[in-house]
Amino acid sequence: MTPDARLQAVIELLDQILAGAQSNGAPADKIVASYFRQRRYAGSKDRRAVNEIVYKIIRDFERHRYLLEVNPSMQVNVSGRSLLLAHFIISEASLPQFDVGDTFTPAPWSAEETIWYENTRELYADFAVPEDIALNVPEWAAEGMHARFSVAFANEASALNTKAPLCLRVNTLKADMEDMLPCLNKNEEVFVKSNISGLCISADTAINLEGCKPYKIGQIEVQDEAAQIASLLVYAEAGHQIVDLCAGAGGKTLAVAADMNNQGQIYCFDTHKSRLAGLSKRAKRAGVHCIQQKVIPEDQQTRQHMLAPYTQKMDRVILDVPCSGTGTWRRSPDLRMRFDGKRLDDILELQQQLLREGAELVKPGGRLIYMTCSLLPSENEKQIHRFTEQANSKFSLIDYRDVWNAKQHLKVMPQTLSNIPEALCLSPGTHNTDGFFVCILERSTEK
Ligand SMILES: C[S@@+](CC[C@H](N)C(=O)[O-])C[C@H]1O[C@@H](n2cnc3c(N)ncnc32)[C@H](O)[C@@H]1O
Repeated sequence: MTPDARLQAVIELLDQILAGAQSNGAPADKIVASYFRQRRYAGSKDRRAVNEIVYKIIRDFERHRYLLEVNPSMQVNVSGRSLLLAHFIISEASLPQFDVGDTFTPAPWSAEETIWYENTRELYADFAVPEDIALNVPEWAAEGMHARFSVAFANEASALNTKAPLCLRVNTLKADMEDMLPCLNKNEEVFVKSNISGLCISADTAINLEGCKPYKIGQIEVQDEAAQIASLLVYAEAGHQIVDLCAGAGGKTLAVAADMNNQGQIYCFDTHKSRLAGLSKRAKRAGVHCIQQKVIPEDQQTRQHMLAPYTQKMDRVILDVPCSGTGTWRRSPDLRMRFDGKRLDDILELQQQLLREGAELVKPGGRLIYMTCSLLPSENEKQIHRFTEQANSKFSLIDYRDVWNAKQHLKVMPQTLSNIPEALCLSPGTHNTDGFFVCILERSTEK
């Protein structure tokens, strides 16, 4: 690809990613993969060069968008071309002139675009970008992020703008850490053991997992370390009866199934059939055969009917609820563009509904494990306070530190960032995991 053709690819990809974000369509990584699958002529250097600019812009989207709005006399719409213009200003690059003779070249910059670039570049040189925007924290998340991190806000927000490591979980149904590490490091010392979860192996660079034998035969799973820790904190035991009410493609289910050595039963529910289909495929590869799955609709009456057989019978209920995903911005930087802050209120209501629903299924002495990959107090601590107030002391908090000390595979204990000392809150800046919140609630044995 010529340099101009690469820039045309950047423009097209940004337009597709913006459209995907607005229509709740495919996420950025899927769009990029599909784009290059259809353009086999693009070599690995081309892909790398294009991706570098695309992800630079997405990871710094708030600043780019701000720039497009900051010039009051010349506001421009957010598009692939306008974002690229903003990128040239931010990176202090001059405006490239395209070779008009080439089919894959972007259309020449219009007079308006050129004037906007010149004018805004001068303006940009003289002003300070507000901190939240410079750190790429969207307006809807800013208050919650400041509340979470206080004086550490800038450090933590910066950490959310970095690239996450590749994290693998050793599937104890098929392998153990001692064999797996040398096997993965056969050709090169790429992987290291974590000192938090004893099942986590990580690498700073991505590898092609489709060509990796331990992955193909289910000895390892891709899973962030925070999610691995949350699964271990479920404290599942062989023989347990468990409901995973928002099982999705089964990240937690598979980890918990391995922890209970395939003995017992996990009943997996989700509103999305396609996500549960992903779980079936993964369970087969991982050698997990203690699960049953059912699509559950959103309407209350059908839900009540479907969940009735489990009422107060479950040893554990896992609530990995839908959330804003603010803790996963390292892995999915486009989530900031995709999540519309206006949805937050609906999500908060849904989380509370799932808490009430899940609680009904827990047997006396059993546990409800509430978790999110969000860092916002409104989705975490506030939900727990609201739930426990309504639960009339039927549920009490179990300290994650007590579970940690009793649990095999959990090593150096992390300090929580939560102001509920019994709940665990992890972040990329402090723990180098995804941002994650886990709270364990136990049903009283008294009637
Ligand atoms: C955070 S994801 C779960 C991830 C999954 N547990 C894992 O570890 O891979 C939340 C899931 O909740 C599902 N969901 C949304 N609303 C739901 C509802 N009312 N009942 C059950 N599942 C729901 C979504 O489809 C999504 O798969």
